[in-house]
Amino acid sequence: MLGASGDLTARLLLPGLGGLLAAVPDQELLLLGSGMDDWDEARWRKRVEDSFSSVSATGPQVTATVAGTRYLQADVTEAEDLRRLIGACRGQIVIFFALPPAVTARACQALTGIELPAGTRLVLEKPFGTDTAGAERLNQLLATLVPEEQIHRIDHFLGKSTVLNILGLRFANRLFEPMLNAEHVAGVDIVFDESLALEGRAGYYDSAGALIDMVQSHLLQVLALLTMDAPPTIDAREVRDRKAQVLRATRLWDEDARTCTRRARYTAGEIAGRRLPAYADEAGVDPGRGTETLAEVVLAVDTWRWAGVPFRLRSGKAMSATRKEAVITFKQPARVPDGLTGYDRPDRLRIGFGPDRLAVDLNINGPGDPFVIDPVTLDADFGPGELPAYGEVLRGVLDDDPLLSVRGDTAEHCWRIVAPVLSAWRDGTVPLLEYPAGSAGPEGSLLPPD
Ligand SMILES: O=P(O)(O)OC[C@H]1O[C@@H](O)[C@H](O)[C@@H](O)[C@@H]1O
Repeated sequence: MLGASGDLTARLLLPGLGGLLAAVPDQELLLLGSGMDDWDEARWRKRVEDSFSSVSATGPQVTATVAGTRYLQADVTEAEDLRRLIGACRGQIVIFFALPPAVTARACQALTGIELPAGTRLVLEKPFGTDTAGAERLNQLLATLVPEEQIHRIDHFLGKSTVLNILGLRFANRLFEPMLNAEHVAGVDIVFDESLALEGRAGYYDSAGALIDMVQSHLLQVLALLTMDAPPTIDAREVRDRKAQVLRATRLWDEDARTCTRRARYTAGEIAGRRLPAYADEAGVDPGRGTETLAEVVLAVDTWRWAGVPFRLRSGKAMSATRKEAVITFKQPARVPDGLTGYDRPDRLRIGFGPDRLAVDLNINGPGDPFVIDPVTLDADFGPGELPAYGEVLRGVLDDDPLLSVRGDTAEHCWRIVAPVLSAWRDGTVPLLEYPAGSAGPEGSLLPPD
C-alpha cells in the first residue's frame, strides 16, 4: 500500500479492507504499508488496528493481518525503493497507489524499469489523471507495465449496494427495462448532496472541486449503469464494453456551458447546530482558485435509446439536507381521462444511494373520493450490502476481477465529457455562485424541484 501514512489509507482503504477480511475469512494476505514518513512498525500496526476496529472488523484473518503487517519507509518515485518493496512481497502482488495523481504518475514511471512478477495488479485511486490528456498519458504508461485487466481504477461507488442493484433492477425485471428509454422517460436526475463540508480535505479537494470529485467520477459511473444496454453476462468485459459505449455517446446537453452547467461554493453558515466557515476561509484553501463545492451539469446520451432525454447531474457539499439518489421521471400518461382529477405528478423510479432504497412514485385512486388521484410511493428499504462499498471493490481486486473497476478508455471518456465544463469554468464563462452552508444551494437549479 503506497501512501500508507496518508489520509485516504486511514479513511477508506483500511476500513474497506477490514470489512472484507471480516466477511471473507479465507482471504489471506501480507499487508505492506509504505510511505515517506519515518514511521516504525508499531505506529503503522496501530493505524491498521484502529482502522479495522472503526468498522468493528474481527475474526482470524483480521487478527492475522494486523499481526503480520509491516511498514517500509520508501520514496515510491524511486525505482530502487520500489524494487526493495516488491522484493519484500510474497505470492500475488497487488500494488495500491493511495497517492495524489502526480505522485502516482511518477511512481508508475519508476516502475517501468522493474520487471513485475506475472499477475501483478495495480490499483489506482481517483482522480485518474487530472484531464483527458493526463489520463491518456497515464493509460499509455500503465499499458507498458501490466495488461489492462490487471489495472484497477477505483471508483468505490461501483461497490455501493444500490449502485450494484441497478443491474438487477434493470435486467431482472420485465416491468422496468422496456420503459427505460426516450419513448417513456422525461428526464433523469443523479443527485449527491451532502451535509458534509470540506472536513479538513483541502489538500486534495481544493484542486478537484465538486465536478471532478463527484461528477467526473462517481456520478458518470452511475449514469453509465443506468443507460447501458443489457450485457449477455455479468462478465467484466461485457459490462465494461457497454458502459464505455454509452459514455462514448455522452456529451454536454448544449454547446453553451452557461445554459447547462452551474457552479457555486458555500459561504459561512450552520448545519445541525454546527457553525461552518465559508469555504474560502477553510484552512488550506486558496480562495483565488475559485474551487466550486456544488456542481450541476446537464448531459445528453446520444444513442437511439436515450436521444433527447436530459440527464441532470448534481453534487453539493454543506447542504441543508442530504439527498443521494438517481430519479428517473417518466413522461405523463398519454391522456388522463376527463373526470379523474388530482393528477399532478408523473411516475418516478428512485434509486437511493444512502440509505439504500428503491422506491416508485405512482398515482392511484386512493382512499376517499374514488375519482380523485392520490400519489403513493412503493418503498423498498433494504439492508446494506454484505460489504461496505470499498470492501466490495477491494474484493474484486483481490479476486482478480476488474468488473467493479473503471477501464482505461472509460476513464478517458469521463474526462472528455467534463472537459468543456472545466474550460468554461476556468475561463470564467460560467459565474461562481454562492450559497450559505446549511442551505439548499444557490437560487434556482437546472434540476426540477423534487
Ligand atoms: O457516501 P460515500 O461513500 O462516503 O461517498 C461520498 C464521498 O466520495 C468520495 O469519493 C468523495 O471524495 C467525497 O467528497 C464524498 O463525500
